[in-house]
Amino acid sequence: MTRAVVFDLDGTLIDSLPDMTVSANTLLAEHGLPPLDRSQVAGFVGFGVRVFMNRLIAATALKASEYDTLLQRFMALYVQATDHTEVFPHVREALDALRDQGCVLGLCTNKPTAPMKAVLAALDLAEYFEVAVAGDTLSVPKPDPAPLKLAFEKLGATEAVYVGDSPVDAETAQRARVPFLLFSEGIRTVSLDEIPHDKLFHDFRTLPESVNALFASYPH
Ligand SMILES: O=C(O)COP(=O)(O)O
Ligand SMILES: [Mg+2]
Repeated sequence: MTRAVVFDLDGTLIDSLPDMTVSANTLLAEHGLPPLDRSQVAGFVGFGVRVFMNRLIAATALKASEYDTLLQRFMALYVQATDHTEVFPHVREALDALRDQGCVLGLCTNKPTAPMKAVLAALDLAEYFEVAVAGDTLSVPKPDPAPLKLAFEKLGATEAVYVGDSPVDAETAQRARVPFLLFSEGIRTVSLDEIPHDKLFHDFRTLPESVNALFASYPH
């Protein structure tokens, strides 16, 4: 039996919206454009960096015809933007407790590999995860279920739970047919009751117990 818990990254384990906002605003400033606030940038997050850039262009006077150059510059900024990112409270103790309970841990994020690795290193989180599937690991990102299925397959999971913060994560879990735990304090632009979930949690101190309860109800 291998109990695997896979986590989304942005808005689930780390509060990265401030750094995404800084990166977007630096790009805008370089084009002589005014900054956006965090709540606007929150609406660009979830489907990976290509959709992020499309939405940023649509919301500002950045030019769609310069998409490739803009994306390249944004990625250069994004990969260095870790100073304003924090691990959510009690995440480390929850990860430690889950490992002590015998779970194997993985990541499935739509963040591209380079900024994912940079932020995991900056926050000293990488060692927790045996597998990390990023937004560019496969040709399709979430909500396609393939990245999440790959994470569980690599972990050799016989029992699985996905933990995330967004409608994209909920849809991915549903399509991969795994239970979904929804974190309420993440990067969200819709209300919690619009996001299908098996269990909602607000505080990482309660996560190990919720994961246990879900596994206990797992069909054997
Ligand atoms: O980069 C994004 O758009 C979202 O990243 P996440 O999947 O870790 O929430
Ligand atoms: Mg997220």
